[in-house]
Amino acid sequence: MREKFIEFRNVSFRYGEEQPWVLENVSFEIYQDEWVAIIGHNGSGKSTIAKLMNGLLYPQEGEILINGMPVNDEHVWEIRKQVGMVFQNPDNQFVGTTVQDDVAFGMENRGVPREEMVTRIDEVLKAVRMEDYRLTEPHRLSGGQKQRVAIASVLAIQPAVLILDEATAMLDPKGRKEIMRTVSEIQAKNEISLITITHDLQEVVQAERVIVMNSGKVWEEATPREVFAKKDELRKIGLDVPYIALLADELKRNGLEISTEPLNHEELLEELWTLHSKM
Ligand SMILES: Nc1ncnc2c1ncn2[C@@H]1O[C@H](COP(=O)(O)OP(=O)(O)OP(=O)(O)O)[C@@H](O)[C@H]1O
Repeated sequence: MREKFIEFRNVSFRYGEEQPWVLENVSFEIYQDEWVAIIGHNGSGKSTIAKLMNGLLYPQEGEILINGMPVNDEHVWEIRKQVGMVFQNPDNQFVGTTVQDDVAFGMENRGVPREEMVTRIDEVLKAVRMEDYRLTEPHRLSGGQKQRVAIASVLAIQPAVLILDEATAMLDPKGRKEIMRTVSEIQAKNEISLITITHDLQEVVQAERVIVMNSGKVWEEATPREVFAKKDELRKIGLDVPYIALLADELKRNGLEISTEPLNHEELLEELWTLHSKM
Protein backbone atom coordinates (compact mmCIF):
# COMPACT_ATOMS: atom_id res chain seq x y z
CA MET A 1 0.00 0.00 0.00
CA ARG A 2 1.13 3.55 -0.74
CA GLU A 3 2.34 5.62 2.18
CA LYS A 4 0.83 9.00 2.95
CA PHE A 5 3.48 11.63 2.23
CA ILE A 6 1.75 14.99 2.51
CA GLU A 7 -1.17 15.71 4.81
CA PHE A 8 -3.09 18.98 5.08
CA ARG A 9 -5.36 18.92 8.14
CA ASN A 10 -7.93 21.75 8.30
CA VAL A 11 -5.41 24.29 7.05
CA SER A 12 -6.35 27.97 6.91
CA PHE A 13 -3.99 30.68 5.74
CA ARG A 14 -3.93 34.45 5.18
CA TYR A 15 -1.10 36.78 4.20
CA GLY A 16 -1.63 39.05 7.19
CA GLU A 17 -4.05 39.67 10.05
CA GLU A 18 -5.91 42.36 8.11
CA GLN A 19 -5.96 40.28 4.92
CA PRO A 20 -8.75 37.92 3.78
CA TRP A 21 -8.35 34.18 4.25
CA VAL A 22 -6.70 32.71 1.16
CA LEU A 23 -7.18 29.09 2.24
CA GLU A 24 -10.02 27.95 4.47
CA ASN A 25 -10.16 24.63 6.22
CA VAL A 26 -8.23 22.79 3.51
CA SER A 27 -7.68 19.07 4.04
CA PHE A 28 -6.19 16.52 1.64
CA GLU A 29 -3.56 13.81 1.45
CA ILE A 30 -0.95 13.03 -1.17
CA TYR A 31 0.66 9.61 -1.34
CA GLN A 32 4.15 8.45 -2.22
CA ASP A 33 4.76 7.91 -5.97
CA GLU A 34 1.50 9.62 -6.84
CA TRP A 35 0.98 12.27 -9.56
CA VAL A 36 -1.55 14.85 -8.39
CA ALA A 37 -2.58 17.92 -10.39
CA ILE A 38 -3.87 20.96 -8.52
CA ILE A 39 -6.16 23.19 -10.58
CA GLY A 40 -8.37 26.18 -9.88
CA HIS A 41 -9.13 29.69 -11.14
CA ASN A 42 -6.58 32.50 -10.73
CA GLY A 43 -6.18 33.40 -7.09
CA SER A 44 -7.85 30.22 -5.80
CA GLY A 45 -4.84 29.47 -3.58
CA LYS A 46 -2.78 26.92 -5.55
CA SER A 47 0.63 28.60 -5.24
CA THR A 48 -0.03 29.29 -1.58
CA ILE A 49 -0.56 25.53 -1.08
CA ALA A 50 2.76 24.83 -2.83
CA LYS A 51 4.60 27.31 -0.59
CA LEU A 52 3.02 25.79 2.52
CA MET A 53 4.24 22.36 1.43
CA ASN A 54 7.89 23.25 1.82
CA GLY A 55 7.70 25.70 4.67
CA LEU A 56 8.08 28.92 2.66
CA LEU A 57 4.87 29.84 4.51
CA TYR A 58 3.29 28.48 7.69
CA PRO A 59 -0.47 28.15 8.23
CA GLN A 60 -2.23 30.18 10.95
CA GLU A 61 -4.67 27.34 11.56
CA GLY A 62 -4.53 23.59 11.11
CA GLU A 63 -1.54 21.36 10.57
CA ILE A 64 0.62 20.22 7.66
CA LEU A 65 2.61 17.00 7.87
CA ILE A 66 5.33 16.07 5.40
CA ASN A 67 6.49 12.49 5.72
CA GLY A 68 5.03 12.54 9.24
CA MET A 69 6.90 15.76 10.21
CA PRO A 70 4.88 18.87 11.11
CA VAL A 71 5.96 21.87 9.02
CA ASN A 72 7.60 24.15 11.61
CA ASP A 73 10.98 25.73 12.38
CA GLU A 74 12.30 22.47 13.79
CA HIS A 75 11.69 20.43 10.64
CA VAL A 76 11.76 23.01 7.86
CA TRP A 77 15.31 22.22 6.61
CA GLU A 78 14.67 18.50 6.48
CA ILE A 79 11.35 19.16 4.75
CA ARG A 80 13.02 21.34 2.11
CA LYS A 81 15.37 18.44 1.31
CA GLN A 82 12.36 16.23 0.70
CA VAL A 83 10.12 18.67 -1.17
CA GLY A 84 11.61 20.23 -4.31
CA MET A 85 9.89 23.07 -6.16
CA VAL A 86 10.20 24.53 -9.65
CA PHE A 87 8.40 27.77 -10.45
CA GLN A 88 7.14 29.43 -13.61
CA ASN A 89 10.04 31.71 -14.44
CA PRO A 90 13.36 29.87 -14.70
CA ASP A 91 15.36 33.11 -14.90
CA ASN A 92 14.64 33.78 -11.22
CA GLN A 93 15.95 30.38 -10.24
CA PHE A 94 19.52 30.50 -11.61
CA VAL A 95 22.44 31.17 -9.35
CA GLY A 96 25.40 29.48 -11.09
CA THR A 97 27.52 30.81 -13.97
CA THR A 98 27.31 27.49 -15.82
CA VAL A 99 24.67 24.79 -15.97
CA GLN A 100 26.75 22.42 -13.84
CA ASP A 101 27.50 25.12 -11.23
CA ASP A 102 23.84 25.76 -11.01
CA VAL A 103 23.00 22.12 -10.43
CA ALA A 104 25.81 21.91 -7.84
CA PHE A 105 24.60 24.93 -5.85
CA GLY A 106 21.73 23.30 -3.98
CA MET A 107 23.87 20.25 -3.19
CA GLU A 108 26.70 22.43 -1.81
CA ASN A 109 24.21 24.09 0.52
CA ARG A 110 23.16 20.71 1.80
CA GLY A 111 26.70 19.45 2.31
CA VAL A 112 26.70 16.70 -0.35
CA PRO A 113 30.28 15.32 -0.66
CA ARG A 114 32.19 16.36 -3.81
CA GLU A 115 32.41 12.95 -5.53
CA GLU A 116 28.75 12.35 -4.89
CA MET A 117 28.00 15.77 -6.40
CA VAL A 118 29.88 14.90 -9.60
CA THR A 119 27.92 11.64 -9.97
CA ARG A 120 24.58 13.32 -9.31
CA ILE A 121 25.28 16.17 -11.79
CA ASP A 122 25.88 13.51 -14.47
CA GLU A 123 22.73 11.62 -13.56
CA VAL A 124 20.30 14.53 -13.36
CA LEU A 125 21.55 16.30 -16.50
CA LYS A 126 21.16 13.01 -18.37
CA ALA A 127 17.67 12.52 -16.93
CA VAL A 128 16.53 15.91 -18.31
CA ARG A 129 18.56 15.44 -21.53
CA MET A 130 20.88 18.38 -20.88
CA GLU A 131 24.19 16.53 -20.52
CA ASP A 132 25.68 18.35 -23.52
CA TYR A 133 25.13 21.77 -21.92
CA ARG A 134 27.04 21.28 -18.69
CA LEU A 135 29.42 24.23 -19.34
CA THR A 136 26.88 26.53 -20.99
CA GLU A 137 25.93 29.79 -19.28
CA PRO A 138 22.27 29.48 -18.21
CA HIS A 139 21.22 32.77 -19.88
CA ARG A 140 22.17 31.28 -23.28
CA LEU A 141 19.58 28.49 -22.98
CA SER A 142 16.06 28.45 -24.43
CA GLY A 143 13.05 28.64 -22.09
CA GLY A 144 12.51 24.87 -22.24
CA GLN A 145 16.20 24.15 -21.64
CA LYS A 146 16.24 26.52 -18.66
CA GLN A 147 13.28 24.71 -17.11
CA ARG A 148 15.04 21.38 -17.67
CA VAL A 149 18.08 22.68 -15.79
CA ALA A 150 15.86 24.07 -13.01
CA ILE A 151 14.27 20.62 -12.69
CA ALA A 152 17.72 18.95 -12.72
CA SER A 153 18.89 21.24 -9.91
CA VAL A 154 15.93 20.20 -7.79
CA LEU A 155 16.33 16.50 -8.64
CA ALA A 156 20.00 16.64 -7.59
CA ILE A 157 18.82 17.12 -4.02
CA GLN A 158 16.94 13.82 -4.41
CA PRO A 159 13.58 15.03 -3.17
CA ALA A 160 10.73 12.65 -2.42
CA VAL A 161 8.25 15.14 -3.88
CA LEU A 162 8.64 17.34 -6.94
CA ILE A 163 6.26 20.31 -7.20
CA LEU A 164 5.97 22.06 -10.54
CA ASP A 165 4.14 25.36 -10.02
CA GLU A 166 3.15 26.49 -13.53
CA ALA A 167 6.65 25.35 -14.53
CA THR A 168 5.70 24.80 -18.17
CA ALA A 169 3.48 27.87 -18.52
CA MET A 170 6.05 29.91 -20.44
CA LEU A 171 6.86 27.17 -22.95
CA ASP A 172 5.29 26.42 -26.32
CA PRO A 173 3.09 23.28 -26.60
CA LYS A 174 5.97 21.16 -27.91
CA GLY A 175 8.32 22.28 -25.14
CA ARG A 176 5.60 21.63 -22.57
CA LYS A 177 4.96 18.15 -23.84
CA GLU A 178 8.67 17.28 -23.83
CA ILE A 179 9.20 18.51 -20.29
CA MET A 180 6.15 16.63 -19.03
CA ARG A 181 7.30 13.45 -20.75
CA THR A 182 10.72 13.78 -19.10
CA VAL A 183 9.23 14.55 -15.70
CA SER A 184 6.75 11.68 -15.78
CA GLU A 185 9.55 9.26 -16.75
CA ILE A 186 11.62 10.53 -13.83
CA GLN A 187 8.64 10.23 -11.50
CA ALA A 188 7.98 6.63 -12.48
CA LYS A 189 11.65 5.62 -12.37
CA ASN A 190 12.62 7.32 -9.12
CA GLU A 191 9.28 6.64 -7.44
CA ILE A 192 8.76 10.21 -6.30
CA SER A 193 5.49 12.06 -5.84
CA LEU A 194 4.74 14.66 -8.48
CA ILE A 195 2.48 17.64 -7.86
CA THR A 196 1.70 19.78 -10.87
CA ILE A 197 -0.05 23.12 -10.54
CA THR A 198 -1.20 24.00 -13.99
CA HIS A 199 -3.78 25.54 -16.30
CA ASP A 200 -2.78 23.12 -19.09
CA LEU A 201 -5.56 20.58 -19.43
CA GLN A 202 -3.37 18.09 -21.29
CA GLU A 203 -1.14 17.99 -18.23
CA VAL A 204 -4.11 17.55 -15.92
CA VAL A 205 -5.51 14.53 -17.76
CA GLN A 206 -2.19 12.71 -17.34
CA ALA A 207 -2.28 12.96 -13.54
CA GLU A 208 -3.68 10.14 -11.41
CA ARG A 209 -5.70 12.47 -9.23
CA VAL A 210 -6.84 16.07 -9.38
CA ILE A 211 -7.49 18.47 -6.53
CA VAL A 212 -9.76 21.28 -7.68
CA MET A 213 -9.52 24.51 -5.67
CA ASN A 214 -12.22 27.15 -5.66
CA SER A 215 -11.90 30.38 -3.63
CA GLY A 216 -9.50 28.88 -1.12
CA LYS A 217 -11.45 25.66 -0.54
CA VAL A 218 -11.11 22.14 -1.91
CA TRP A 219 -13.98 21.90 -4.37
CA GLU A 220 -13.34 18.37 -5.58
CA GLU A 221 -10.73 15.62 -5.30
CA ALA A 222 -11.06 12.83 -7.88
CA THR A 223 -9.58 11.24 -11.01
CA PRO A 224 -9.31 13.49 -14.09
CA ARG A 225 -12.18 11.55 -15.70
CA GLU A 226 -14.47 12.09 -12.73
CA VAL A 227 -13.53 15.76 -12.49
CA PHE A 228 -14.00 16.53 -16.18
CA ALA A 229 -17.36 14.74 -16.25
CA LYS A 230 -18.68 17.75 -14.28
CA LYS A 231 -18.36 20.04 -17.27
CA ASP A 232 -21.05 22.58 -16.47
CA GLU A 233 -20.11 22.87 -12.81
CA LEU A 234 -16.47 23.36 -13.72
CA ARG A 235 -17.37 26.17 -16.07
CA LYS A 236 -19.31 27.85 -13.28
CA ILE A 237 -16.14 28.01 -11.17
CA GLY A 238 -14.13 29.40 -14.08
CA LEU A 239 -12.45 26.24 -15.33
CA ASP A 240 -12.18 24.75 -18.79
CA VAL A 241 -12.73 21.19 -19.92
CA PRO A 242 -10.43 19.34 -22.39
CA TYR A 243 -11.43 19.94 -25.99
CA ILE A 244 -11.88 16.21 -26.64
CA ALA A 245 -14.41 15.91 -23.80
CA LEU A 246 -16.42 18.76 -25.36
CA LEU A 247 -16.20 17.17 -28.80
CA ALA A 248 -17.41 13.83 -27.38
CA ASP A 249 -20.38 15.65 -25.81
CA GLU A 250 -21.23 17.30 -29.11
CA LEU A 251 -21.09 13.92 -30.87
CA LYS A 252 -23.43 12.46 -28.22
CA ARG A 253 -25.84 15.34 -28.73
CA ASN A 254 -25.81 14.49 -32.43
CA GLY A 255 -26.88 10.92 -31.75
CA LEU A 256 -23.63 8.96 -31.48
CA GLU A 257 -23.81 6.45 -28.63
CA ILE A 258 -20.55 7.30 -26.90
CA SER A 259 -20.71 5.58 -23.53
CA THR A 260 -17.35 6.58 -21.99
CA GLU A 261 -15.84 9.97 -21.11
CA PRO A 262 -12.88 10.20 -23.51
CA LEU A 263 -10.18 12.67 -22.45
CA ASN A 264 -7.67 12.41 -25.27
CA HIS A 265 -7.54 11.73 -29.01
CA GLU A 266 -6.65 8.06 -28.57
CA GLU A 267 -9.61 7.36 -26.29
CA LEU A 268 -12.07 9.14 -28.58
CA LEU A 269 -10.73 7.33 -31.64
CA GLU A 270 -11.03 3.99 -29.87
CA GLU A 271 -14.63 4.79 -28.93
CA LEU A 272 -15.47 5.81 -32.51
CA TRP A 273 -13.75 2.70 -33.84
CA THR A 274 -15.83 0.47 -31.53
CA LEU A 275 -19.03 2.21 -32.65
CA HIS A 276 -18.01 1.85 -36.29
CA SER A 277 -17.35 -1.89 -35.93
CA LYS A 278 -20.84 -2.38 -34.40
CA MET A 279 -22.53 -0.71 -37.38
N1 LIG B 1 2.47 37.74 -0.96
C1 LIG B 1 1.16 37.95 -0.94
N2 LIG B 1 0.61 38.92 -0.17
C2 LIG B 1 -0.73 39.14 -0.13
N3 LIG B 1 -1.62 38.40 -0.82
C3 LIG B 1 -1.14 37.44 -1.62
C4 LIG B 1 0.26 37.15 -1.73
N4 LIG B 1 0.44 36.13 -2.58
C5 LIG B 1 -0.81 35.78 -3.00
N5 LIG B 1 -1.74 36.55 -2.43
C6 LIG B 1 -3.21 36.47 -2.62
O1 LIG B 1 -3.63 35.16 -2.22
C7 LIG B 1 -4.62 34.65 -3.08
C8 LIG B 1 -4.20 33.29 -3.60
O2 LIG B 1 -3.03 33.44 -4.40
P1 LIG B 1 -2.28 32.20 -5.06
O3 LIG B 1 -1.06 32.76 -5.74
O4 LIG B 1 -2.08 31.14 -4.04
O5 LIG B 1 -3.36 31.72 -6.12
P2 LIG B 1 -3.20 30.80 -7.40
O6 LIG B 1 -4.39 29.90 -7.39
O7 LIG B 1 -1.85 30.18 -7.43
O8 LIG B 1 -3.36 31.85 -8.58
P3 LIG B 1 -2.76 31.86 -10.08
O9 LIG B 1 -3.47 30.78 -10.85
O10 LIG B 1 -3.14 33.24 -10.56
O11 LIG B 1 -1.28 31.66 -9.99
C9 LIG B 1 -4.83 35.70 -4.16
O12 LIG B 1 -5.95 36.46 -3.84
C10 LIG B 1 -3.59 36.55 -4.09
O13 LIG B 1 -3.84 37.87 -4.47
